[in-house]
Amino acid sequence: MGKDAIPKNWPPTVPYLSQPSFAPHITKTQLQALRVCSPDLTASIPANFPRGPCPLVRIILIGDPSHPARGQAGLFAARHLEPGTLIVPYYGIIHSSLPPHSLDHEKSDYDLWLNREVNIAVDAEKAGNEARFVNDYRGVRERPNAEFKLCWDARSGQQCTVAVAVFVLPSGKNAPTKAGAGGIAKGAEILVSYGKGFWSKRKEENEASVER
Ligand SMILES: C[S@@+](CC[C@H](N)C(=O)[O-])C[C@H]1O[C@@H](n2cnc3c(N)ncnc32)[C@H](O)[C@@H]1O
Repeated sequence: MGKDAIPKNWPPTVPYLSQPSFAPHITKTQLQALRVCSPDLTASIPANFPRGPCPLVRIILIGDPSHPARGQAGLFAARHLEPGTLIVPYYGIIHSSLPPHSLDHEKSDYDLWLNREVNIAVDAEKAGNEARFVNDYRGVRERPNAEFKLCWDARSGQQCTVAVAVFVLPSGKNAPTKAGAGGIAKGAEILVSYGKGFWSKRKEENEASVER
């Protein structure tokens, strides 16, 4: 698929990105910080990794009544994904996450930290790619089967965030069937942990809206 193609089930109102986009307020210092390949980046996107729709995943609308995100979409494996597979980079708008810009930017559900030292996050709410559809594992399966990792993107020479398949222990219907099998089975939903902080903040917001 060419880099201008759009994945199936992509929402028509959200621009699809095949690389990160930068908010105009990003400073030179922040851009320079992103161009440092620091030793704590434990994954990397190789120079030949294709841009555009990712053949490893499918965006699927969730109809299962027992799924806590029913009626929304999720990201599913289009083929078996071995543990350690770099699944899909997380693209969105790279922005300053703390003051002075936080005044005009509410942190959204699609916001991931990119570099805490210089307060940069990537937000896929208004524009992004398939990775914005990764749901949290809570209420779906026992544990996550993927994680977001900071990485080095050799194509652009800057830091990026990627979804990576993690080793999955046997559990439920996605249990590996063969010795040595693991990763994410074809057709299974790709699920990460958003962290307890995400859900406690969500609970507080819900309680506040009930009190109003
Ligand atoms: C980054 S989006 C994930 C994609 C989202 N399902 C969609 O269709 O746009 C995060 C939102 O997905 C929903 N979500 C993700 N994981 C969930 C879970 N385990 N239980 C309930 N809702 C979930 C919540 O509404 C959350 O605010």
